[in-house]
Amino acid sequence: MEARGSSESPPDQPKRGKSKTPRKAKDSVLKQKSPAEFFAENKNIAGFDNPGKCLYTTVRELVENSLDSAESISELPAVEITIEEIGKVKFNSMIGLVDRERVDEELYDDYETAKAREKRLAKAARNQEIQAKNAALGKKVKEPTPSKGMKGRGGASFYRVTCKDNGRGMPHDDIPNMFGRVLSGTKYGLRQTRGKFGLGAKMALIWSKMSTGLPIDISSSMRGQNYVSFCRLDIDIHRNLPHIHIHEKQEKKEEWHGAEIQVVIEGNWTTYRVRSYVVDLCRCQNSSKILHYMRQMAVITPYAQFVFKFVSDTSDKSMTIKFARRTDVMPPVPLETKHHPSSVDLLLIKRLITETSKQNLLQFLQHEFVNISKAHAERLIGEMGPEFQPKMLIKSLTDQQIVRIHQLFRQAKFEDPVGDCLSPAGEYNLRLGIIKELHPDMVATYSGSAQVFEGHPFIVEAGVSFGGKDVKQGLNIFRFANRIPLLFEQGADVVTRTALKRINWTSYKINQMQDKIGVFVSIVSTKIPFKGTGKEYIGDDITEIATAVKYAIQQCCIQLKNKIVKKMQAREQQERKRNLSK
Ligand SMILES: Nc1ncnc2c1ncn2[C@@H]1O[C@H](COP(=O)(O)OP(=O)(O)OP(=O)(O)O)[C@@H](O)[C@H]1O
Repeated sequence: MEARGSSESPPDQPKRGKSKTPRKAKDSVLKQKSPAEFFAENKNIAGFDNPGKCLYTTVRELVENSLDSAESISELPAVEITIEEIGKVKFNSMIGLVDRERVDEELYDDYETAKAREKRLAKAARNQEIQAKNAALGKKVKEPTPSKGMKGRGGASFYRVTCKDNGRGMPHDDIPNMFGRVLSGTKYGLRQTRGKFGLGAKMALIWSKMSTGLPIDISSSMRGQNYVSFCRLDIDIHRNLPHIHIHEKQEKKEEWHGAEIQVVIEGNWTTYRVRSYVVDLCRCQNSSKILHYMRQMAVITPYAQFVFKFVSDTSDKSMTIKFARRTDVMPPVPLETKHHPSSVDLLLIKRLITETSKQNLLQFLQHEFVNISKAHAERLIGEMGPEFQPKMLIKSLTDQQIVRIHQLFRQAKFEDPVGDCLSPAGEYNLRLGIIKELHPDMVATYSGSAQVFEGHPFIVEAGVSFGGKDVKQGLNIFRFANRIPLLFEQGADVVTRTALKRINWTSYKINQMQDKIGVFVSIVSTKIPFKGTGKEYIGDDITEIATAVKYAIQQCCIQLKNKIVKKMQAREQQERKRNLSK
């Protein structure tokens, strides 16, 4: 039998005469990558997809860190965000690069021939004429989209993003690792925080390194410190280590605690622009994603004050928007909780054994997990088998014995964790937000009790509104997770899918297509099951969460239905009276 594909007769041997030396596959070489390198190469998975999104995600990460920080010390947050546009000439002078005039125009991406330019200008003139006619007739005027010739490649530019807060600040010695080492942070425990991965601020730095080569500046002061820590650093991508330029204690000139972070990145404000910066923000559908985010953040965080500044290269486009604090009542600080036995895996049990300060098995079970009392722990040890004793040293457990504990944890019944470690937005805040955002005719809110998925407690709160002057017809969905507004990947999110597919709106006298419906859903948990590190949406695959979202929306709909029916009855009665009096 012919040995097909053997070394003597390779199936795809090059044809004679075409190439004398057959291509040889290179031997694969084993390489390692640092986490910083990995995220630099795959920055899209952390929400840094393109310059516009990079600017948005940078602002988002810095704002969320500021809020986490202020809330952790029960301080009413006051956050100042400034985005300063830096033109190419200014940027070049900042880095000491002499600006050079173009010589060979044809080399450039935005080069257009005289004919193409003529055609573009003629088209623009035609459009302008149509717009003017439409405006005169009172019709909607569409904003012209800049053509390639006008804006060049994607309209990207440079921006200095500064975020200043009144939070906890950071210990002087920890700052380099907090900002210069990917996957390092203080929010890894089981606590409801906006941050989780120890990645966001470092991604902003990696992007600044990739796009401008400039370092990040961090100023910080903690309560009781009589100095300001200043650190300028970038990141050694290959070693995932901070590369410190300056790290010093400076004189504290004013009473302040908090942090101020400044980073210069490439971005794109124009694709994320406001239609007009004087428009009423509540009505602006086309507003910049960043402003949209800020507005929704103000909705879900009414106890915070935000000042947002955009400083344009051309001063006429500059703006300052203040999102004033609307209440002084802050939700309680979320508490750190212990692991639920049904949520731990083998690796985690081993880590807990290594880290525990407890001596024996009984103490370990009782103190390292929620919902295991002393009596319960004794019963569990009895169930593990004869070689397990309450007093046996925890560090002496063999690998097999740890597997036995894990198996029992997965099979045994445990009470659900309670939600007292969580800090939901609260029905009051949701209602406040809906009224501010949509000015509806009717609104109903609902706050569910704590539930559990994979051993993690979560709470779903919802608000559904009906009507409103400037609300578009159909479903207007607003999603929040651990009090972060979610603006991207709407279609795949559990809230959108539930509202679109699992709610029978007509049974609540609501017309899903024609009525103006606002749906607000806020989910808080010690672990939000985000899809991806960009924290952009919650998948639809966790039954417990999908069911709770559906139930919360339904509860609002039941309340609304009563109001709608009453309103309809009142209208019918009025009509009858009017007919009788005719
Ligand atoms: N404004 C700030 N005030 C105080 N500490 C901060 C501030 N910004 C960052 N930090 C500290 O730096 C750490 C790292 O921040 P980073 O944004 O990289 O990750 P994270 O917020 O922990 O998680 P995530 O990647 O999910 O956002 C934080 O855990 C926090 O301890």
